[in-house]
Parts: sequence; structure tokens; C-alpha cells
Amino acid sequence: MPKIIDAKVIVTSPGRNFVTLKIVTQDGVYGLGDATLNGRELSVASYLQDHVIPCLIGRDAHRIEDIWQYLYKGAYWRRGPVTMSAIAAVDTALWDIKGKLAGLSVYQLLGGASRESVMVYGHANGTTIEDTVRVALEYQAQGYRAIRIQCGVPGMASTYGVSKDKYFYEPADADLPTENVWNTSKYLRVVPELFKAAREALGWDVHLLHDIHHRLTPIEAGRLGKDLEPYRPFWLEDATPAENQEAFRLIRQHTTTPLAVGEIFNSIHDCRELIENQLIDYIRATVVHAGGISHLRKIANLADLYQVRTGCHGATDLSPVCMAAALHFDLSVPNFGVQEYMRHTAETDAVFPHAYTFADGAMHPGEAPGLGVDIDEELAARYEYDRAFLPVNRLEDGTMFNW
Ligand SMILES: O=C(O)C(=O)C[C@H](O)[C@H](O)CO
Ligand SMILES: [Mg+2]
Repeated sequence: MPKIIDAKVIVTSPGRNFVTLKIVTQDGVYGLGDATLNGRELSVASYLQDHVIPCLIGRDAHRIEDIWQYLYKGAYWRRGPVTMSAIAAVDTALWDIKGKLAGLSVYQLLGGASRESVMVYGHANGTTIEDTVRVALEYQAQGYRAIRIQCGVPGMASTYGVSKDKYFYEPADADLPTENVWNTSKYLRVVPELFKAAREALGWDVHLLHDIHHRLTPIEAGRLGKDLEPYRPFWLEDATPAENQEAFRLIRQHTTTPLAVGEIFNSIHDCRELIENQLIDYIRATVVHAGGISHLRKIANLADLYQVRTGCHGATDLSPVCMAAALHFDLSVPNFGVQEYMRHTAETDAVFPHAYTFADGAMHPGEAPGLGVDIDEELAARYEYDRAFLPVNRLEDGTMFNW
């Protein structure tokens, strides 16, 4: 058996923080797993270092499911982003090892390709509608078939999804949380105008997506969904906070605009009712925050029964290790929908050399055995951890709100 003889956590910050688990087997084969939890990185690093790694040594790296169950049931304290990101890192690293030992890429182990490549969506953002449309046109010219559009809201100094750089969006921007201000009615006025302008400029052969980032009540989301129907959005994401899964029923009753949710979910139980009651169209849970490839497959299998498709989170805080794992998963699952793709910086790509590629608006994980992604540890060591928080959001009267 490929016995696990060593494991370590690598924290590096090539432009932003990443936590990576490296598991080494007795014959020198190693696997990588992403464990990055944006703004709370060191909690997962400690969970792995102090509580998981000691339990891995001596185990058979081939027994992925058994180790998953051991860490999940064995901890007694189930679920939660820290626990599930740590388990995800182990799971991902073990799939990487299994692929390397078999001489097969992970998607082959998952049943092989269900499609030739996976459609991705890029992020077009700008402070004005015109800026956003201009950037979206650039994405379209680069071959993207799906584009997320976000723009600034007149009268508000900042809003989610709008950055200074037109290509790189990095919300974890300060060593203490930045405070943003929010006004729902101003926002609700601008989004239909953005979609109208985007359809006029880009035409109808491109999918348009939008992220509400948990900021509306169900009835407000229903109204926005209805207002956007003439422009046929691909999806509206995170319309309302999803702790109460039932909340999506109200949105559903008012609009046929497809709904996506789940980037902050970490367990199948976070989305079971949403899926079984067909209250959503796309599930956005991802490898690193939802228990790894093994658990995400269970979510996708449940979703498939209800014609809910996948749309994995893929922001820059998910490292290239997670991106590779997501692409293997996307290529193999029958009910794939779309994959989010925010390019990493050149510094990040240098630390994590990878086999995945982008062409014509789609990506492929490549044929390298395992995940097809590595870490340059010497280079990684040059980028020290740099504390960074996600912003917080307040209403104009100072009330704490959803970011
Ligand atoms: O990519 C998205 O859809 C996001 O909403 C990005 C998140 O805000 C980001 O990943 C938080 O860490
Ligand atoms: Mg989102």
C-alpha cells in the first residue's frame, strides 16, 4: 500500500494568501490539496497541522473514502467551513496521489470525460455601465461564451465585484476589514440598465451572469429576476442569504430567471432542500470549501436527479490546485453547467505550475497524471503570509449588512 509518511501545510502569498496541503507517500509520490479559506486562512492551516496531519501518518493513501469518513465522523464536530476545507485538502491530495500512482489524470479516475472541455465565465466589471460593457466586449473578443457583468452603483463609493483593475478582482484588500456602504434601491435601478446595455452591445449569443452577493431579500430578488427576464440572464447568483433554504421558494414564485447559489456551502445538507425542491438551477459549491472531490461528487449526483447543474466557484482565492481539481470534476460530471474562471496573477501561476489550459472560452485540465498541478516550494517560501480580510458592508444609516 502507498503509506502516508509525511504531510505539511504550505502557506504562501504570491499576491494573495494560499494554504496548500502536501501529502507524501513512502515511495516519494506526493499529492496537493487546496485549503484556502479567504480571510480565515490560518484557522485551516492550524486545523490541518495540529489536528489532521498526525492522524494521517501511516494510513493507506489509496483509501480516500475511508479517510474522508474518518476525518468527518471521527472529529465528532461535523461540517463548517474550517473542518470541510481541511477535509477537502486531504481528499484532493489523495485523488492527486491516486492519479499519479495509476498514471491517469483525475478526470479519468472519476469516470472519464463527459464533454470535450468545460465552458468558463469571465468577470467583466467597471465603475460605470459603459466601462463594464467595454470590458465584456473584450472578453467576448477573447472567445468567452459566458461573462459575468457587475458595475458600480451611482451614488455609492464601492460595490461588490467592481475593482480598480478590469481583469483582476481581489476583495480581500486590507489587513483589517474595509467598510463598504450599501443601498438596495439604487442597486435595483442600475442592474436592469446594465443588462439592457450589455445585450445591445454583445448580442444574444453570449451568456450573461450576475452576482447579487447575498444582498437582497427574497421579494427584492424576485423583482430583480423579473426585471431581468427580457435580457435572458444565464443566472442570478446568491440572490439572498441561503441559511434559510426555503427563502428561495419565494424568489422562484416570481421569476423564471435561473438561480445559482452555494459558493459558501460546505456540505450537501446546505443545499439538499434547495435541490430536492428544485428551488435552484445551479449549485456553486466547490472542491475546497465543500469537502473535496469526493463530497462534491455526492452533491452533483443529488443535483443530477433534479436537473440542477453545477457552476463551481472559481474566484482567485481558490488556488490553482483547487482550479485543477474543479476542472477534473467539471469534465467528468454529467450535469456540468459552467465553471467560474478568474485569472490568477503571474506570481501565483509561477508558484503553482499547472497543466490546465484555456482556449475559446473553455478550459481543460490536461492529461498529466493526478491533478496536473505542482507547487514550487522554494518560490512559495519567498512570499510570506500577509493578513488580509474581506470587506464588511453597512447600510447608509450604519446598520451592519451582508457583504
Ligand atoms: O466569485 C464569486 O462569485 C464571489 O462571490 C467571490 C467571493 O466574494 C470571494 O471568493 C470570497 O472569498
Ligand atoms: Mg459569488
